[in-house]
This record gives sequence, structure tokens and C-alpha cells, in this order.
Amino acid sequence: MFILNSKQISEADKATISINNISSIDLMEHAATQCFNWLHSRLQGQGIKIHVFCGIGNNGGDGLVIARHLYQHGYNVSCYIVNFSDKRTDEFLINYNRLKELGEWPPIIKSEKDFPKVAFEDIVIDAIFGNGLTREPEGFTKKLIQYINHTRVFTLAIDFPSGLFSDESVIDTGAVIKAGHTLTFQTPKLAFLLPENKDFVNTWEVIDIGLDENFIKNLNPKSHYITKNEIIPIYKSRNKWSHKGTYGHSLIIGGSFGKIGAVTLATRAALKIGSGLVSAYLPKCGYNILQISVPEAMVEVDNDAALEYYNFKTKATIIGIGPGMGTVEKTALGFELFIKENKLPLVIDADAINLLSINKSLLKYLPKNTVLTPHPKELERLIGSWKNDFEKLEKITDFSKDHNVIVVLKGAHTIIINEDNKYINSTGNPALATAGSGDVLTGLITGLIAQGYEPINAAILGVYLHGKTADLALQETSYETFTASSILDYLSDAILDIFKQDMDQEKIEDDEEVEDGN
Ligand SMILES: NC(=O)C1=CN([C@@H]2O[C@H](COP(=O)(O)OP(=O)(O)OC[C@H]3O[C@@H](n4cnc5c(N)ncnc54)[C@H](OP(=O)(O)O)[C@@H]3O)[C@@H](O)[C@H]2O)[C@@H](O)CC1
Ligand SMILES: [K+]
Repeated sequence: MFILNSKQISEADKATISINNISSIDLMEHAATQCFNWLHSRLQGQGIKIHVFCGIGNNGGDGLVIARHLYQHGYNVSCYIVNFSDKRTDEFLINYNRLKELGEWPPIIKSEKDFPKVAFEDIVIDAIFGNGLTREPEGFTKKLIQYINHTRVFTLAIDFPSGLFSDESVIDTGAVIKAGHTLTFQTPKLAFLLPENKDFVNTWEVIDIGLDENFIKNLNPKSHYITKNEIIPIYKSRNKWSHKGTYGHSLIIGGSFGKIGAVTLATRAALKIGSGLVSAYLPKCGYNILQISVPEAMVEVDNDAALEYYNFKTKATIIGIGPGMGTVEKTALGFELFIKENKLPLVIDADAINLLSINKSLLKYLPKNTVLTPHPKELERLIGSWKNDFEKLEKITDFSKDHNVIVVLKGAHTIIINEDNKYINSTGNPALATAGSGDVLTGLITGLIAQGYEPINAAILGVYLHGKTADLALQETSYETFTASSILDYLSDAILDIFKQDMDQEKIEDDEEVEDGN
């Protein structure tokens, strides 16, 4: 799914109106009616108090449509106009009149004294600002946002939590609605997926309002939200005549005394994702552990307790390096020589990233499309600190371009950056915040590259499957008891799930309701 920025959304909006011969007012009616249906199907006519706060632009227009449907369905609704400007749009005015024709005259909010009483148990619909936000809310509008937030009432944001920009950081964090849920139009917004906005964006879902898909595709958006639809075309099915050599040979390098588990997990993951052969290269102290834990793998050993010589004989297709290897001096010196001589594709994780951060002159030796999988702290050591999440993304993009590498930034929504392209993962949950989870990811990506996946596709698919295991597991296990080994236990289910068709019954029902006008 594409992620559009604010300018692209406006362009797609205009293009849809002219190409598809649909009027702007009908587009609004269709979009906002879907929001009403969403609420109606959940409330089923309950008498709960609903406050609809409408701005004077088209986001406010959506709010007026929702308010009208709520009135017509007998809900206990109050609608207000947040009059932060006199530049009312045509669509706003038409829907304002349609509401008045029903005999409902929304009061105008011009200052703090006009704020209505809102109780914790009510519902607020936030239609104050949407995609047209050009600056941070100020004055009484900001006060109103703070007032709504202060009540801790459930707030349903239309398109955006008001005050949130789609593609730049919020500076005044006191001027943004803290939405309980957001119904956003056509595409997810990048801002929703960044940790800095966690207080404003809770759950969200995309409402398809029928913007012209061909036009959107031709905009060539660089940001992608990775769901099953994006994974299906990446997945490579197996050929009947294939053999283990067809699926490559992964070599996992890592481990040190006390951290043999990390390299063991990565080795198991490379095997489990389907690498034809898997070898591990680790300090001698880990030999028995690895052979017993992963009997399918071959093992070569280095010095006693830490890597030093990197003198393996394995002829691998791909090397995954870093898990548990430590950063002691002899490991670092050997790593330097290894990187300078290596010609094989690489996946670099954990301490191997830290060693690159200590000695950045090694970056120029990395083969093109090397995959680096840092968590935020490792990333900071590598590229320096950032002021906000958007700057962080820019810095990773520059780093990716400068060194021809793919960066997998691990987080609640793991982001894969390949030059200007960003792929943001949709799967996963806090069950994955557990020791060894990153080591497994390294093994998965390595094992996929071994099988012939392009490194970027291996990163996208590996991250998606890794997250999916935790999503599937939560149907029968708790967050707490899910461990890195559980990722591998559920890997099979995650792969099989790619081919399961999701019947999005709710969406079908919603669409039917729109058509019926119920
Ligand atoms: N995309 C689509 O296809 C569809 C879109 N639809 C809906 O349209 C929404 C976009 O509508 P929109 O462009 O009218 O913008 P919106 O956010 O309502 O407000 C803009 C107004 O706010 C003003 N303003 C801005 N910042 C301000 C500030 N800090 N403080 C004070 N004023 C400020 C700004 O003034 P200006 O910056 O020009 O001075 C302008 O007057 C979109 O989110 C969706 O809900 C749907 O109907 C279906 C189809
Ligand atoms: K809004």
C-alpha cells in the first residue's frame, strides 16, 4: 500500500475529481458516510453523547456530514463549528446548510468561553484539521485541543488527529489531539508510523474513498506500507526439481563466551526459513552447544572465547554476521581484515554494526546492497543523533545512498530504507520485545538471501514474517511468554498465512451500508 504525503493526497484528490467525473461534494459525502457507518455499526443506536467538532475546511465538511447522519439516525449528538478562520470552503458551506435544513444549527466556537461541557464517558469526533494543516494550532483552537485531551474522552479522529502533520514533526506537542482511533482516507500517513507520535495516534485504519489508483501509481510514491498484498508478489514458490543447492548456503558468524545463544538462534532461523545449507562460524567454546542445538547446521570454530581469525573454509552464498560476537579488540581487528577481504553479500547486525560505527572507514568495503539491521541505539552510533523522527529518516536515506546499503531500522513499525524508498512494516507487536528477537531476524534475512531473494525483498519479507509470527501467536499465547524461539515455532504459520485469503467481512458490510444509505 502506498503512503502518500500531503501534497500527493491533494493532487490525487483533484485528479480523481477531474478524471472520474465525480464532484468534490460527492467525494466528501462518500468518505464521511463511511466514517459514520463505522461508528454506527459499533454504537448500534446507543444513546451515548457524541460531540462533533468541525473546522471550517473540508475536514470540517466531513464532520458536518457525519453529524448529519448521526442526527438522522437519532443519535444524541452535538455539532460545533471551530471558527479559527473565515475561509470556509464550498464543501463546508454546502454541508453546513444541509445540516441547518434539518433544523440543527451548530453553535460557533470563537473563544474558550464557547467550549461545551464534555464528559469522560462521551465520544468526541475530531474534524477540526485534516490534510490542510499548514501550521501549528494556536489560540483558542489549541486550547480546545488541550481541553478535549484533558477530558480523556474517547476521540475518533477523521483523517488526522487534528494538529498532526502527515510528513513533518510536531513541535508543539500540546497542540495535537490524542486520538483513540483514527479513520484516515485512502492511505496511511507516515506520521502515524513513527514513534514520536505515539501519544497522538493510537489505533487507525484506512478508509478507501476511491481516489484514482492509476494516478496514485503514476505519482511513483517512495513510501510503502507492507501488508500481505505487498508480500504475495515477493514470495518465491519452490520448484519441483529443486534440491538443497538451489536454496543456497548461509554462513552465520558470531558468538562469544556467554553469548553463544545469539549465534545459535540466528543459525536456527536461517535454517528454518529454508536456506538449503547453513553453517555457523563461532568461538570454540560454542562448538558443542551449536552442534547439539542445531544438528542440521555445520560448524567451524575460531579461537576459544571470542572471534579473532575469521579463517573459515565454508563456501557460502551469503554471510550474516554480528549476533553475540562482542567488540573486544582482537574481534575488532579480525573483523577489519574480514570486511576488507570479503566479497560475499552480507547481513550485518548487533556488534558487527557497533564495530562499523567504531571504524567507519570500513563502510566503503561493504558490498552493494549489504543489509544492516540496527536497533535505534546501534543506528545512533552509526549515523549520529537526530532531532526528530523525520530527520532520522532523512539521515538513514543519506547513509543508504552514500554507502549503497539497505538499512532495517527495528522498532514497533520496522522501517526498511533503500535509498529514497521506505518500506514500513505492518506486522508485529510488543511480544517481539524479547532477548534474541533481533538475532532471529538476522538469520531470517540471511536465509532468504541464500535462497535467491534480492536483499531488499529478503529484508521486507523477513521483517514481515518475523512480525507475523508474534501476531499469530497472540491468538494462543501471552506477550510475556513469547520468546525468540517462539518466532521460529510460529514461522510455518506465518508463511502459510501469506496464502490465506482474509475475508474482510466488516468492510463488505460497511460498503453495503453506504450503498443502502442506512
Ligand atoms: N483528500 C481527499 O480526497 C478528500 C479529503 N477530504 C477531507 O478534506 C480534508 C482536507 O481539507 P482542507 O484542504 O480544506 O484542509 P483542512 O485540514 O480541513 O483545513 C484547512 C483550513 O485550515 C486552515 N489552517 C491550517 N492550519 C491552521 C492552523 N494551524 N490554524 C488555523 N488555521 C489553519 C487553512 O488555512 P490556511 O492555511 O490556508 O491559512 C484552511 O483554511 C481532508 O483531511 C479530509 O478530511 C474528504 O472530504 C474526502 C476527500
Ligand atoms: K481531524
